[in-house]
Amino acid sequence: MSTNRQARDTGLPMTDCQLYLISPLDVSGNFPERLERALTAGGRAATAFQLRLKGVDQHEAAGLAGPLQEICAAHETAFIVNDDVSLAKRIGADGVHLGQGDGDPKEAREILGREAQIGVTCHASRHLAMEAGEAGADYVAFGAFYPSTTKESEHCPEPELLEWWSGIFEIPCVAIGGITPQNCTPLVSAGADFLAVSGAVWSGDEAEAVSAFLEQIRAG
Ligand SMILES: Cc1ncc(COP(=O)(O)OP(=O)(O)O)c(N)n1
Ligand SMILES: Cc1nc(C(=O)O)sc1CCOP(=O)(O)O
Ligand SMILES: [Mg+2]
Repeated sequence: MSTNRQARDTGLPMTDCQLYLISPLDVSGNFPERLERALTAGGRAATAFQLRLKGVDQHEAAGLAGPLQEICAAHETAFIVNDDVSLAKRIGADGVHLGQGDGDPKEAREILGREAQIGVTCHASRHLAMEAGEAGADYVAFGAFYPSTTKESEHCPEPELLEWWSGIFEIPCVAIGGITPQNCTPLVSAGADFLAVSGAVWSGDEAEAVSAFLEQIRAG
């Protein structure tokens, strides 16, 4: 999940914001085919995919992860596990995403190793983001920028937070929460390195949605 922060340093327009797809809670049935469609839409694969399951035991989660992990590998998409460092280790995921109550990024690093991508939820907080950076996070996630039907949030950052973060720090920032092709442009312009998206992709035709996001990102 690297970015071209270099471009920002050279003063070139920052146009390479990337898509980070967050799974729905149910990834059974035809979800693997849907993921394949999403990752092949629009001429450019999403850079990262997060398996976000809740209340599923680890054995079952590992079984559900297998085919999705293969699809991500075939499309050079990082496979990130939400919440669960031990599941990430067990299945050899590319990384883990940790919320504020999901564990210590430093411990995750010890368990998963140097190459793992470790992301941390930072809500609308500069302080949490700086803490996450000091703890070795590979990205910090701010949200929810817009009302989300996937997850309730009491935090509501403004796009300026992305501008502030990316003006000072090299660690990539992720924008999340209610993001759609119609409302993403201010986040791209503010310097989001990744748009993390769930509902806007999986609630309809995933390929059309991904293509629409990529069009907006390129235009922004
Ligand atoms: C990229 C990204 N950002 C934020 C979250 C939210 O994590 P968390 O606050 O732990 O909430 P849950 O997703 O676990 O319900 C995320 N998953 N991914
Ligand atoms: C998982 C998650 N975390 C958020 C945060 O604010 O930290 S918002 C969110 C939901 C993302 O899904 P959608 O694109 O459907 O809103
Ligand atoms: Mg969590």
